[in-house]
Amino acid sequence: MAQNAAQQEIVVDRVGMDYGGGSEPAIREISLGIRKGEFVSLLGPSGCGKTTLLRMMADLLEPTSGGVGIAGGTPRQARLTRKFGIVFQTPALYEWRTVRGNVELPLELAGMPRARRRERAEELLELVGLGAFAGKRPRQLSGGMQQRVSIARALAADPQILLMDEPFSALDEFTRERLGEELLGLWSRTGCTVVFVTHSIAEAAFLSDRVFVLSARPGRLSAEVEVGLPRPRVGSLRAEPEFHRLTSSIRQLFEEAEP
Ligand SMILES: Nc1ncnc2c1ncn2[C@@H]1O[C@H](COP(=O)(O)OP(=O)(O)OP(=O)(O)O)[C@@H](O)[C@H]1O
Repeated sequence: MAQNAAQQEIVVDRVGMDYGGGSEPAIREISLGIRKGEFVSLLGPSGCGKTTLLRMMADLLEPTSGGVGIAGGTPRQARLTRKFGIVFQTPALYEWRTVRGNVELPLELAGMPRARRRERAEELLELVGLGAFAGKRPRQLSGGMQQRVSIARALAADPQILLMDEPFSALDEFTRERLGEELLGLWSRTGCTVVFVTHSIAEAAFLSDRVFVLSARPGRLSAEVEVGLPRPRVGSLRAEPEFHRLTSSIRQLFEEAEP
């Protein structure tokens, strides 16, 4: 790999994943490195292995070949030491707990005393703009608000890495764009490394420092795009010619990668 391994927060080294059953492997020989504090997207069409790759980083799945290093250790070590938080496509909140109780849960499991975890949960809910909803039940919130709760929960243990699997794909476009902008604010305040899975070219371009473009069947890394757009990024950027140039060039990469 070109960059010094010591600067890398996440290293994916010749990773392959074969789920068996005689079909093509889901992923073949993917290698990539993600720097500390970077915001990267894994972008590709449905079925190209984005979730598979993210699950390997999160210690939810073992590659059948190659290896993944995260925060200087294995995914297992990173999980046990709470180096990363994870946000899924659907919020997966517990209905029997209040919004605050959901955010507190990982802190409770980590043994944090009640008063401190309550204070931390409220601070996080303020950070995602939901301070006034702490005592509500998840179902009393809109889909976008619920996803903000799951982001607050993922940030509860102050992870240095945030793994996000299509976190906004179930939301309407307007909410999705607004949450993207909020996420950038959170990212710049926390300084964490973000790995964001999406199949939206515009979303990947708007949010990321770098976009890893994956192609389908079997999933391979087909391109790596450095996003040079200035930060902070605000909604009006989406109307700028430079943004359109970037999304068109990413789209072209997909067309070139078509078998
Ligand atoms: N548990 C499993 N058993 C067998 N095959 C699987 C399993 N999980 C995923 N696959 C297959 O592996 C490939 C990659 O799946 P994956 O979910 O990682 O893709 P993805 O890019 O995240 O797709 P999407 O955008 O639709 O979520 C697909 O062909 C999928 O059918």
